[in-house]
Amino acid sequence: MPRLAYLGPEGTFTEEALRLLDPVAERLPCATVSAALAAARGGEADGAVVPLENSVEGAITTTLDEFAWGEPLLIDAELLLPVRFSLLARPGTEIPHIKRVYTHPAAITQCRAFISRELPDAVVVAAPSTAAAAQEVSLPGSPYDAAIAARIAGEHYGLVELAGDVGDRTDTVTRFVKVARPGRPLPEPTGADRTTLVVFLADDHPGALLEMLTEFSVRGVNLTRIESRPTGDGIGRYFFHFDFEGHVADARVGEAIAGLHRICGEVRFLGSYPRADGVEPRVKRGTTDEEFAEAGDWLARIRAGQV
Ligand SMILES: O=C(O)C(=O)C[C@]1(C(=O)O)C=C[C@@H](O)C=C1
Repeated sequence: MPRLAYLGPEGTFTEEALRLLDPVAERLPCATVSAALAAARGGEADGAVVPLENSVEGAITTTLDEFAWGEPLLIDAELLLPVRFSLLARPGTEIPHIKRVYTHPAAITQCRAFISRELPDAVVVAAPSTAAAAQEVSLPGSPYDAAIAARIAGEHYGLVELAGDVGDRTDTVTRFVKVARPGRPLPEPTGADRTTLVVFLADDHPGALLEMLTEFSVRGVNLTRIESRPTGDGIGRYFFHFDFEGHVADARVGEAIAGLHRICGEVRFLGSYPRADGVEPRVKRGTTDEEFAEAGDWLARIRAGQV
């Protein structure tokens, strides 16, 4: 049975994602995303489940940065989880008496309208996770009056739901990924796959980003996410995160990645894995595996003088 680290404690959205990704795994709750990834890197766990992006808030930057630095990890699965937030408090608490709210920063952003409408005078404090907030609020003598977390976290920590669906939108989705140390075979191509890369530039020059994008464009590879993140080496120094359709076993994807490897400083491959939404790529004319193979054969023939 694999042991998977995750952002805990019990009752986080990440735990829900882990249970859906691997219902039989042993679960190792960690205090932060970084700690969960360190457990996977160090061998304390066989892998980890972490949030990567949210449909309202965008990228989870801690995860992006962790994937770019330190010991490499490979994504082998992803999951899209609808996230619904509740306002939770100790029994007997009433909304007008709430002065201090505790929750994860992602939840603060996603519940902004509710907080300013219903809790205009409350101080909202950032917690390590939504479930950590619920756990803290459940303690007698807690300095917080309420938490914003998943309803299930409230049930787990004995809180009552004062308001449900307090997110600004009811269709918010967080994308989670499962990662493991490299060394195992990649997931087989399914025809509806995604690949993730981190790319560092060799040097800063006009058109550097365009050159990278061209490697994808000319091979008909459709990007699904692009993000720039600071390298930390000074203002204006960035590296790039890419998600795109297809599997590294696909000729067009392999050729695009090899092209980036030729022109960039460093390309870190973060995995090819089945897409959670099952969407298959629209393959442009001239970019199927057969067409790449046929073009390779043709080139070999002309190189052999068989014109
Ligand atoms: O705090 C949690 O419950 C988490 O699993 C973290 C997290 C996040 O980092 O985005 C996951 C989903 C929600 O978007 C809010 C918080």
